[in-house]
Amino acid sequence: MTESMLTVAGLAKSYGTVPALTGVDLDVRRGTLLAVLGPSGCGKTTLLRCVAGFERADRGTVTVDGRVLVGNGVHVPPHRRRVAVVPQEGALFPHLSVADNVGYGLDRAARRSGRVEEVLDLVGLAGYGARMPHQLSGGQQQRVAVARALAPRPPLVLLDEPFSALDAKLRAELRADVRQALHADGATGVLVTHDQGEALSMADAVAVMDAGVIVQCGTPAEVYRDPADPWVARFVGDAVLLPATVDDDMAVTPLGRLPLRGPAAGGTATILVRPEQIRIAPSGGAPATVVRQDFHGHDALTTLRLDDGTVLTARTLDEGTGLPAGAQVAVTVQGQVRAYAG
Ligand SMILES: Nc1ncnc2c1ncn2[C@@H]1O[C@H](COP(=O)(O)OP(=O)(O)OP(=O)(O)O)[C@@H](O)[C@H]1O
Repeated sequence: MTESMLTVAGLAKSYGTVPALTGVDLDVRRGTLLAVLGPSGCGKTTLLRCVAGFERADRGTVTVDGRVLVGNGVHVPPHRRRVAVVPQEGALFPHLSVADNVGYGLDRAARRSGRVEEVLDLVGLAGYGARMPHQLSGGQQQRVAVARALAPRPPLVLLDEPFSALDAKLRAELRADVRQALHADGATGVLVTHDQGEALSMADAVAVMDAGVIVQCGTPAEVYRDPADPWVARFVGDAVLLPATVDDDMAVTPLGRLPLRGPAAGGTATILVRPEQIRIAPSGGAPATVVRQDFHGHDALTTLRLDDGTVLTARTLDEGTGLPAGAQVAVTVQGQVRAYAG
């Protein structure tokens, strides 16, 4: 048994003259959830559809659980792939009960084995089997769709922006519950999303995609703390990018000399600081003026202007909130920063 459940190599797909995938490589380990994160139009859905078999790739290979599904003249049709898909919404059969929806892909023996109840329990819907889909909320319907995907124990579950139709609070709740359900069932999944929070909070690994290729793949912490380039840095979170000069293992910046994370070539560079690394104090740092403060309840974002005109944003919890525009403060940076050449 290999460690990889899904391997995608050199996958390319164009629609006429529009290249959607230009050489995608991916590896998803057994029992883990990988999020494919990218902006609208980068090719996420096309990638998912090629893995599911709804779309024919122009070249490249797709292997699931050691079985070649695409490549070398092979194109296994979708219904023979044993790859389950949880779509955005509207996936349930409206005339079937919850239990019948979940048991749809199971043979009689599996249905009798209690698997339907088991997966309903996993997604937090124990006892809902007799309900009809129209008697469920949108969030509950998506839970049923996940249960139905898990029921036949497929080698791979594909989730296509499964929470995009739900409101923010429900979405957060579902993310946590679905993540737990997949883990508890030992499932291997690929989640397609354009939502950074969703990818970072749910997945074991995040593949950041842009213009038809994977630009970085790593743990959520790696892609957030150590993004491959400034574009990834900005895409996966709020980023303060500052000009700097690299001198040994330090960056000389408008905020003073800052320790670098990892090796960097000497000379001019751009450094990445996350807003939560920036501390505001009455004195004892680079002098700055408060431009404005946006209060978000759990934290506040403070826009600051340094004396040299550089504008940056600090994320503060309690301390540092309630600062009026024009206030004179001092700014320091906590921890290491990442440098990019040029
Ligand atoms: N059936 C199609 N015919 C022609 N072009 C298409 C087709 N489907 C997708 N495309 C194009 O391929 C590229 C990738 O599209 P895709 O839907 O895979 O991106 P996406 O990352 O899933 O975007 P979104 O997040 O908006 O759904 C885009 O430029 C898109 O316009």
